[in-house]
Amino acid sequence: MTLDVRAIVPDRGLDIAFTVGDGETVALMGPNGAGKSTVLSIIAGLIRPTSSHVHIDDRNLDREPPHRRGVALLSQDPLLFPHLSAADNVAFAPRAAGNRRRTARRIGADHLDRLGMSAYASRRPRELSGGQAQRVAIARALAADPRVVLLDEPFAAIDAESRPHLRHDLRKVLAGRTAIVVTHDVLDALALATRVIVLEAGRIVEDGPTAEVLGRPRSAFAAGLAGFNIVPGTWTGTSVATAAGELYGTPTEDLTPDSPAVVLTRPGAVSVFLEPAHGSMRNHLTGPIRVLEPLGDRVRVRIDASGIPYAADITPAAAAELALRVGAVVTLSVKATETMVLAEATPRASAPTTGL
Ligand SMILES: Nc1ncnc2c1ncn2[C@@H]1O[C@H](COP(=O)(O)OP(=O)(O)OP(=O)(O)O)[C@@H](O)[C@H]1O
Repeated sequence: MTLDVRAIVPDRGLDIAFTVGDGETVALMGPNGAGKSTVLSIIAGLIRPTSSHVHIDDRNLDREPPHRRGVALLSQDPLLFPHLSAADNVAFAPRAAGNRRRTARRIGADHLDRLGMSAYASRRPRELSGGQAQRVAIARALAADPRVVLLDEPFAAIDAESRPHLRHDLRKVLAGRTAIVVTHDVLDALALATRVIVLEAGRIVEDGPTAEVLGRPRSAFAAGLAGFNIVPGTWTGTSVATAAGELYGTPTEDLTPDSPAVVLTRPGAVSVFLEPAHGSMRNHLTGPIRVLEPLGDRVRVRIDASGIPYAADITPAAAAELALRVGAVVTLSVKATETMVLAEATPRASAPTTGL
């Protein structure tokens, strides 16, 4: 399903237009108050803007009530029915859609299973952890067989340990679905979305492939958000093959050889050397310094390593001692243990963006 959205809400300062291609997952990012939740509410039909145009394929949804839109909106609060078991919560959607009780239960059980929740089917929401309840809520949203899935910070209330696993499962169940996920987390965007739209003060300021927007941000928000070194490549089974050479790191989840992956490092973990550095269990990237910029009590050293931008944050004393200057060729080095490897949502051609 292709989702086409144009909306103007003057009292919220919102004026946007974008298209999400069939089967594409887009991450919607931006500072607090930028209008992300408002955009989801417009698509779900919870807000009627002054001027709007929400289409799924050729169907105009502007006059459709929320329950007839085929849009599932999932917020950070699972909002499960407290008196129903997990199984009944999930079976509710197919039952409401007119399926017989037995069919609805079968569809529900299948979705619970995909989210790894079969063992908890008979539990009430209060007997589930936050992460488990969110899994049930995702299963319930998908059991309605929505044409478009909207997720508003789905991991915000989930503890850090449960996140990678849930993210992994969410990527699986979103595969091939048309979806928008609002998130403040770079890892969520990289794992779930092939494309990022950045909203600032109600306007779209960036729209492009995830690794490009987060790795080479143009907007101040994306630059501040990212802060990470992000290098796209292919997981070989032991390392990631990138344009800047082979990079080693710790996979955050099971990765399939030959699948797209991204290598992430905090610039604070990266050291600068004047000579090509060697050493096992470290990643080395060599190239000319493009930018030297003060950043609080640090100096950010940005190099171009075979077309890949890479940065290190070092102390002003270290920068002075190395006599760094723009144009000088240096090697940035980081321990493999300080490097994360994440599966990347399979890149595909971005849908054309309308009305920009
Ligand atoms: N119920 C409301 N009535 C009127 N204005 C609202 C309402 N909710 C939000 N707004 C305003 O609309 C603008 C966009 O808010 P919105 O909640 O969509 O932003 P957001 O990007 O989702 O922010 P956050 O990251 O904080 O959730 C803000 O200026 C906000 O103050």
